[in-house]
Formats: sequence, C-alpha cells, structure tokens
Amino acid sequence: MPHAFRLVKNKAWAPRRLALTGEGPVGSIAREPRAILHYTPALELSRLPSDTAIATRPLAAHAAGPLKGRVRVPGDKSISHRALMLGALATGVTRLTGLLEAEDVLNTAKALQALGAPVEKIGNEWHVRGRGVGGLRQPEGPLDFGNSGTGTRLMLGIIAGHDMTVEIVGDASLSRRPMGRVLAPLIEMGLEIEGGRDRLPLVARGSANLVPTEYVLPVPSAQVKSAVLLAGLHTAGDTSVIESEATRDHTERMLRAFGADVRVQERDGKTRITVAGEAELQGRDFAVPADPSSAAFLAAAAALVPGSDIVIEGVLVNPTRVGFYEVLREMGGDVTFVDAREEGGEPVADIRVRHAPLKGVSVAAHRAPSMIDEYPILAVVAAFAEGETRMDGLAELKVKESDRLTATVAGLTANGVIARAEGDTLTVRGAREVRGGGSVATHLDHRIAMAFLTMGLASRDPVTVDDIGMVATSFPQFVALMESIGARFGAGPGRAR
Ligand SMILES: O=C(O)C1=C[C@@H](OP(=O)(O)O)[C@@H](O)[C@H](O)C1
Ligand SMILES: C=C(OP(=O)(O)O)C(=O)O
Repeated sequence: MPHAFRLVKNKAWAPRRLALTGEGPVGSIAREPRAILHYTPALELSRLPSDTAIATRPLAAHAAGPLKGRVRVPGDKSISHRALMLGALATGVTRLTGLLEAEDVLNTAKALQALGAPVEKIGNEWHVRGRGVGGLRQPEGPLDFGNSGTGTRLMLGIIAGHDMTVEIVGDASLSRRPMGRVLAPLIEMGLEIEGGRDRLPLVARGSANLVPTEYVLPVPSAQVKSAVLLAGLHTAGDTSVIESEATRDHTERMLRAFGADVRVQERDGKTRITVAGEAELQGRDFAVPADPSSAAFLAAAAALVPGSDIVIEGVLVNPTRVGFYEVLREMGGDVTFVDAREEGGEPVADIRVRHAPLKGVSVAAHRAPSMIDEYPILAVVAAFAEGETRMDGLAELKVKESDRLTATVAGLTANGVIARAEGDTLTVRGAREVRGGGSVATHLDHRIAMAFLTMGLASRDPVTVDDIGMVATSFPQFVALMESIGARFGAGPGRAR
C-alpha cells in the first residue's frame, strides 16, 4: 500500500512504536504536525525527535451484505474526559470502568498525571488519585492535547484556578481552532495568557485568587460552559453560566455526583447553571456508558444497508445527545431504544437499528447542539434518503477538527451526491442509489473519515478516505467493530479484505 508521510514537527511526545523515521519518499511528506498517536495506556512515554515522519493510511469501504449482530462501542468521550478531570480534583481515589481508551482521552490522562494526579490502569479499571480542588501542581513540560478540543478547553478551566504557568500545545488541527471563546470568560475570572494569543500553542498563567463570574454563552458550547464551571469550583463564591440552547450537561451531572453544589434554573427559555466555589469533591466509582456519537456510525450503516439488524449495547441516551437518533427516526429509520435504564447518573439503553427506506427531512437550527458531532454522518444518511434534507444552524461545524461543513460537501460531491452549503445551512439531495467511487480528504478529522467509510458500505462503488489514522482519537475499534457486524474494508478501491 502506498504511504504518504507527514512530519511531526516539534512535538514533545509521541510513541516509539508508530514512528517510521526515515522511511518513505521525501517528496511525499505533507507538512502537517501530528501529535500523540496511540498513546499507550500504561502511560509510558517515549520521546521522539522532532520532524519524525508518520504514515498516513488510506482505507476503502466496500458495499456490504446485511449487517447483523450485538456490539458494544467504547465509552463516551465527553464523559471520559470529565470523569478523569473530576477524579483529579476530588479527594481520594476515583475508579472508572468503561473509560474510552482513545488518544483524546489518554492525552487528558497524561496531562493530569503531569499536573500531579496519578492515573493508572489496574485490570479493567482506571484509577485517578485526586489532589483536591486547587491541589494540582506545576507540570515540568508542555501539556500536549493532540487533536482534542474538549481536553484543551476544559483543562484551561482547571488550570485557571491554580497558581501555575502552563504551556499548552496540540496538533495542526487543534492549533487552528478558536480558544478565545473559552479564554474570554476565564480571563475575566483571573487567567492570564502570554501575548494575548487565542490559538495554540499558548502559555496560560492561572491564579489561586480566581473570582466568580456570571457568563452568558455567546455560542452554544458545552466546552465553554464546562470550562467556566470547572474554574468556578476554584473561586470563593457562586459562578453561573447562562445558555439559551441546551448543550450536553455531563459536567453538571457529574459535578453533582462528586458532591459539588450545582443549581439549574430555567427561565424565559434560558438555563442558568450555578456552581458553588471552594468546592470539596469526593472520589467515587463511575461506569462510563457507551458513546452515542461513535454508535451513530454503526446505526447509520445498519439503517442504510438492506437487510441489516443490529443492537448496540449500553449507549448513553442523555436527551442532550440523541438528536441524530431522533432525526433518523423522523426520516423513517427503524430505531428503538430497548431496556432504558440509568447508569452512573446518566440514561442508557440498547439501541436496535434495522434497515428501512428513508426520506429527506428538515432539521431546525435549535436542534444542532444535540447532534453537533453527528452532522457528517447525518449528511451521509441523507444522501441515501428520498428527497432533500435541509440542516440549519451549522455555524459551529466550521470550527471542529476540520471545517466539517466544507469537508462534508466535498466528500458528498466526490461521491456523486448533490449537496451545498449556504451560510450555516447544509442541503443534501438524496437518492436511493448513491454512486460512491470517490476519494475523500479527511483533514485530520476522525468524524469525516468514519462518516465516509460508512457511506462506502452502502454505495455502489467503494469510497476511499485518505487517512484512517485520526479515528484513533475517538474510536480506535471502528474498523474492527464494523467488520464484526459484516462491513468490508480494504486498502484500495479494488481490494476488499
Ligand atoms: O463538551 C464536550 O465534551 C463536547 C462538546 C462539543 O463541542 P462544543 O462545546 O465546541 O460544541 C462537541 O463537539 C465535542 O465533541 C465534545
Ligand atoms: C469536536 C469533537 O471533539 P473535540 O472538540 O473534543 O476535539 C468531536 O469529537 O467531534
């Protein structure tokens, strides 16, 4: 298989086992820094020289027969980040099962360890030895969050409350993403940023005298909300965040579970979340439910491939996260939540999806936060639905790991689907048969890769993505789990394995 190589530039940490130093034709090196890859759960770090080449791996998805089986996808990424962070801010040991062992979350674990809160895997459990609110210590080197917006932004909220100066770095994708949205309220509370930068790399100076705030979210972002609430734990007073569109509420739920005083009030269509400062959190045991954003790819595949019938077990069905499944149902999808229950303070169910013919729908802007990471796969599903699907209010898609609005339209177009983005609206003209056959640029974006590989399972001709590597940031088992229900992937368009 031909490899293209990209440079890892000035990266402090990367695992030795994926380093392909000196291999490959120099002319094919793409100058994209890439951060930590397949970070080992044992948290053993190895240093690589800067400018080390790492292979990109294209992959093709081929038309599949009926998809069948019961599967469990890995733990929810949002909850995994938060469980590690709150564990580090608690007193005593927090024991986690079901933690997502993917690069984004492992980078958070590594950062917490560097901040003085030991994180280790013992058997099936991850243990975090907490340092108490305000008890973390100055790390010796930069913290590298790789590809993760959540890790970076939430951790900035925690760093804000400590008297320490921390350099924060990430990969090329993360270094392009806006940090001003989280820095603005944190600076109001007392954080300082060297040189006033709003992109990584940046140097943040926290304070032991952070002041509480009341912050009205200018964008619907759970990351910004969470960063302010986490900073609020470190103040002597009440910190409030006001949101006019409901975003995922895992931070609020989990703060309560760890013993913080959190109040939520609804008024005039807005939600005010208040956390009391000088909090004392207690370490606890926590089971992380399966990630509905990862499950969405399997659900979509089953909805699109004729004859399919699958069950995805133990998936988080928090109302702030299930927009994709609701829309799939509205399109005519056969989606049922079976055995709904509560685990670790979150609603969970087994999700059964059977193939059914789909029709285009209109998805209103206010629903965007409940499926924000699912739009690439929703657009792929829409390509196979009869009629037009219109999705409004997608401004936030432009500031994810890639500009997902542009990348999604490009991927659809490359595969013979008529789609356009106008302002914040995405329109997809669907048809029962999709040509496929295209090659899709993933732009360091795991969700673009997984969405278009899913397309290839149902399109006439195989769909190729240029790099499967980033899938390891959120769902390292994607290919294996898809294959376990009957999906077919191969190195190139002609070669299914
Ligand atoms: O809080 C979180 O865990 C997340 C919030 C969302 O980002 P925004 O807060 O930027 O919308 C989402 O896209 C991301 O994958 C995870
Ligand atoms: C946007 C995402 O993650 P993050 O913001 O944490 O990089 C995502 O996983 O789709």
